[in-house]
Amino acid sequence: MAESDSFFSNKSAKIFVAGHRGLVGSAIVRKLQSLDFTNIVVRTHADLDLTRQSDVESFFAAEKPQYVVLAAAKVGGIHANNTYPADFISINLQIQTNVIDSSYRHGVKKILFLGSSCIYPKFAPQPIPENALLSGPLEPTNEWYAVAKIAGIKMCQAYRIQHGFDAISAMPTNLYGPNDNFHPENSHVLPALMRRFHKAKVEGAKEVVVWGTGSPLREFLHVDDLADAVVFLMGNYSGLEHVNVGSGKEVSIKELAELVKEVVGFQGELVWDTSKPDGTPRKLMDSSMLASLGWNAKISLKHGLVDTYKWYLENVKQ
Ligand SMILES: NC(=O)C1=CN([C@@H]2O[C@H](COP(=O)(O)OP(=O)(O)OC[C@H]3O[C@@H](n4cnc5c(N)ncnc54)[C@H](OP(=O)(O)O)[C@@H]3O)[C@@H](O)[C@H]2O)C=CC1
Ligand SMILES: C[C@H]1O[C@H](OP(=O)(O)OP(=O)(O)OC[C@H]2O[C@@H](n3cnc4c(=O)[nH]c(N)nc43)[C@H](O)[C@@H]2O)[C@@H](O)[C@@H](O)C1=O
Repeated sequence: MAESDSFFSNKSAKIFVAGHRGLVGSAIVRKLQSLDFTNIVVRTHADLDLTRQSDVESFFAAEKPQYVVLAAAKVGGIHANNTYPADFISINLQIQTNVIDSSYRHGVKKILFLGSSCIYPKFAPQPIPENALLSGPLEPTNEWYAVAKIAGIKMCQAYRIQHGFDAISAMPTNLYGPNDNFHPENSHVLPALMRRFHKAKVEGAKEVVVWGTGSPLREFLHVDDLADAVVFLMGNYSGLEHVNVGSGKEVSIKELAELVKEVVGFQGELVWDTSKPDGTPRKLMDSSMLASLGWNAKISLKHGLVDTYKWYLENVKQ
């Protein structure tokens, strides 16, 4: 635990947050800044393409970060995952292989790799414990992304076993919050519905189309809670096992749609497009391992939705 303790004790340690303009990376930077960390290193995608192995090597050789949080990835909702399988498997394998390997080679003290709850089998036991990994077939709409993320977990474990490298993995449930991707097709359900309900309200539309049957169950976590958990793990966990990060609360997509509708203030009807895939029927994580370490989520879905809609109105071009 001594090395982990030093994460919080040295606020001038150099920390590379990869993917700092995304939903997760931006929240992690905000969290680190709020804790007075002063030496956060970032690069935009345009400045450093993490799929380019020699560029990543040169960056680590020049910057020599002491800690790395890997929040850069090819990310998207059910439609994007299903439509661009080659991108989701190849870009993610490249980014994580380059960053994890360069971190080890250039003396990084600790790295945290971010996976996702989609690593688990489609019909995993609920709530899903960490040891459900590789116990059954994956959900077909996101198996390419899941295989890349599983390889990331295994790479962290392999480097810890062979080299004693302090590489840990966190598996968040479905996230939302400021700096989310609000693309109409490629985003996740929550930002997609927020945008669609808002547009319908502004245009006075009578109906909003929602994908699938509405019956799938999902667990949502505000990204500020996730960032808090990531920083907590950097300071308090150095184990082989990946760690689930969830809120412990699940809602059906129908309940979520009703809640987003209420927060946005749309008055019309919901229409279900059942030609669109439902994906995994249920995906509730068992986050008791993280709870036993001393961390729990704090932000309720209702509060988080109100906060995110406020951010959307102030920051996203309507
Ligand atoms: N969003 C969610 O619901 C969940 C996310 N996660 C995990 O959290 C992590 C972050 O996701 P999230 O913040 O949502 O994703 P975002 O798409 O919001 O952010 C990803 C970031 O990675 C950057 N990036 C992508 N490709 C490259 C590249 N080749 N080189 C350099 N930078 C690159 C992007 O930059 P640019 O936009 O310029 O390409 C962007 O800043 C991922 O590992 C994801 O699997 C896990 C569970 C749920
Ligand atoms: C985080 C996680 O995210 C993805 O998995 P997912 O949980 O299925 O995520 P999703 O947010 O896209 O959908 C959730 C549910 O919602 C329904 N749904 C309704 N209406 C819209 C809609 O308008 N857009 C979207 N995207 N979904 C909609 C949709 O049909 C589905 O039933 C994976 O990429 C996976 O790789 C991953 O890690």
